[in-house]
Amino acid sequence: MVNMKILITGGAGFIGSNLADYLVSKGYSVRVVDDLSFGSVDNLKDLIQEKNFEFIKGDLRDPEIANNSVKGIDIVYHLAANPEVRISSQSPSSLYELNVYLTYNILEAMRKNNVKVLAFASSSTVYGEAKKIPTPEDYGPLEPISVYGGAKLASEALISSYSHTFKLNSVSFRLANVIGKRSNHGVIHDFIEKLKKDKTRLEILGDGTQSKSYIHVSDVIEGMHYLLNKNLEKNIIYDVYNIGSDDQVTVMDIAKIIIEKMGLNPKIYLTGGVDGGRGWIGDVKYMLLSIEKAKSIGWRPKLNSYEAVKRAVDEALNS
Ligand SMILES: O=c1ccn([C@@H]2O[C@H](COP(=O)(O)OP(=O)(O)O[C@H]3O[C@H](CO)[C@H](O)[C@H](O)[C@H]3O)[C@@H](O)[C@H]2O)c(=O)[nH]1
Repeated sequence: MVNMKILITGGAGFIGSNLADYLVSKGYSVRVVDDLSFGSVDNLKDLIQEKNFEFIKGDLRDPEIANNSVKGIDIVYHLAANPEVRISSQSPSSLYELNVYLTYNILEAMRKNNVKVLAFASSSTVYGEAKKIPTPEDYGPLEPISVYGGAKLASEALISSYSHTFKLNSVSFRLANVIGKRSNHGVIHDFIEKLKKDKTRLEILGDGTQSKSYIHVSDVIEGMHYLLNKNLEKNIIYDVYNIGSDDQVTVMDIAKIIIEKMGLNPKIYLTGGVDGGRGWIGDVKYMLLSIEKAKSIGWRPKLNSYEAVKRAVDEALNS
């Protein structure tokens, strides 16, 4: 397996660059394609000299870039996307272009170049406000409440259909809130930046009770790699796994952890948010994924949500 050549779309981003480090350290040849709109070459600085590593700067909305990126590749990890749920009500077109159309371009390039294996970074947001908690992979009907979640679900549908039609082996990974080294967005990043600007106050969007499952990026990349390989051993055409942890933390808990680690004593302001205390339109207030399916195959996260948040806060403060 190690002589396989792997493409990571969005590989200069937060999850992608951590995955690139991991796969290169395991001896794989890795190619990254990224337009650097959300990612950064700085995230690849440990890899750029490696002979098994290659970086292409390019926008995958261009079919020619997609085509050149997949040439000679055995496995594609498709992570390139706009990661912001919160822009759903302002920029649906960006989410369509970057999170749906771009997936189509990758699938077309794979079909034309006979590339047969795809792992996709999908999201917990495909479930919308699930009535079953913890939410298993076979929960339905799927009713996303953000355009971001809708776009991820549309990509999953394209991947399933291409996999069956053109005989690919693919897996969609529905990720809980991923945090850790190199994350440049999301609640931890936002709170730390706000407190660096003004130590005396912290504004929390929403009512602070938003409760979600958080997972450290190191657990995510190990999980995706492990589960994809298990599925390949069984030649499964298309499959879906949740990747998360077994507990949840609230936004208020996260604020308290950050405040304590920064040694501050700010006044906390709750904006109240929108639509019953959400941070923004389409913010799912309560999310916990069932990870029993992945556990039954032999994967489980090393860190729970609390441990992951604490580690991610340390990493952000020391970066
Ligand atoms: O200043 C802030 C920023 C965030 N929040 C709250 O913190 C929670 C988490 O927000 P993030 O922006 O960290 O993350 P999201 O839940 O919106 O989305 C994240 O997790 C999803 C999967 O669960 C997707 O994969 C997505 O790409 C990823 O950013 C939300 O409830 C939000 O309301 C605040 O209260 N104040």
